[in-house]
Amino acid sequence: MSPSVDLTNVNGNGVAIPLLPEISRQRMEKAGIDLSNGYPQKPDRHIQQAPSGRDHSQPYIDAGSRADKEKSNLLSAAKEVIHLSKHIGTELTGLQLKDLSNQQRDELALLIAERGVVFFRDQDISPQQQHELAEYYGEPEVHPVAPHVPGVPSASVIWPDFQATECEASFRRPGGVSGWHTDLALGHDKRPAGISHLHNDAVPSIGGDTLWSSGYCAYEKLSPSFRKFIDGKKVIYRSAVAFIDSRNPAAGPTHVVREYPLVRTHPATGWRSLWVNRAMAERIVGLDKSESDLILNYLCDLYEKSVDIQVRFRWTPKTSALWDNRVTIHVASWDYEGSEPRHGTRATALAEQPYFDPKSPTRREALRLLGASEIRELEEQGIFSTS
Ligand SMILES: O=C(O)CCC(=O)C(=O)O
Ligand SMILES: [Fe+2]
Repeated sequence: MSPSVDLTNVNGNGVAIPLLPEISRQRMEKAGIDLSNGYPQKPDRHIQQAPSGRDHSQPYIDAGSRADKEKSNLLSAAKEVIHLSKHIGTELTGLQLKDLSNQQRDELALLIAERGVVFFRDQDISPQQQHELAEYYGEPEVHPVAPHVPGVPSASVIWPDFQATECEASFRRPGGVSGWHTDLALGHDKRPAGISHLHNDAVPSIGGDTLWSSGYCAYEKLSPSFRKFIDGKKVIYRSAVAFIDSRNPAAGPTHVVREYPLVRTHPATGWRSLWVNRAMAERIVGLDKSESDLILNYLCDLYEKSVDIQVRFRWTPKTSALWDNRVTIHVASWDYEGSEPRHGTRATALAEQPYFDPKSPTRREALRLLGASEIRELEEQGIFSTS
């Protein structure tokens, strides 16, 4: 171990924990976060409880479904609206997230639902304000495993340098968030993640980009016959973490198993999206394992490898990205191993119980982006009518 390593900053395995970047420390201090007992704070494994114990008596109403479809309060207040690729990703300039009115927040939720991910650079936002926005958009998720900002359990700390002290980052074998995924709260929630908001205060001057892919478009890449085959199918998910059920603690830690739709309808846009997650999807219900593996693998490949339905974002310090986990997957590029630090905080709002509405259109159908031959193909299959 190098003599310059501060011994108070060594984890249980004797690995040096990196120092919080200065820009991040200043942000935490400005927000009144108590750093005196260390940073970040680890969740207490012993008090994990089965999420099935959550109160789901309140219906979920998506903020985007309340929005004015033109989104003029938000868009006219922005200095620029920059679409970063044709199908996914928009950057708004000249706005501070913390100052948005409720009307603008609703319109932002709709814009995120339509464009998949929306970016805001040069943000002055505290972890508490991230919590507050997540609360506006749903139920702020308290992650069962990820460390969080001291005193703000819903502000997960996304700090790969720190996480690497426990699970070494590898260029050849990237792990964790450097595999495509949605923020599913590890696959256990009855009402999984809607909008996630990652604020990266510190980023390397090069590297550490994040990519998102559009589930609306991945679905639309399938032939109409294949769409019919997967519509309405359910997928079994098993939680990555074992939980102690507060109603039956004697049973000990158990994994939560849930069925989610393979194609889901977004409540605000009403559009269909492929919804699959290689990390956590176990099996398509009703198919043999070998059939299910083949199809899940194909769908994930299509979603992960189609560059024309993706956006790759180059961060600058103090940038916020807000994405919709219902209609996108994302991946972080772990190409800055051992270089400058990257640190951020993420708040995620849990949304509705996923559903599939067989009457919902695809994005291209709704926006009338279809070419003549595609319309003919869909009409022949009885899926789409121009009349
Ligand atoms: O670090 C990133 O760019 C993405 C991390 C991530 O997957 C997340 O915050 O959900
Ligand atoms: Fe993520």
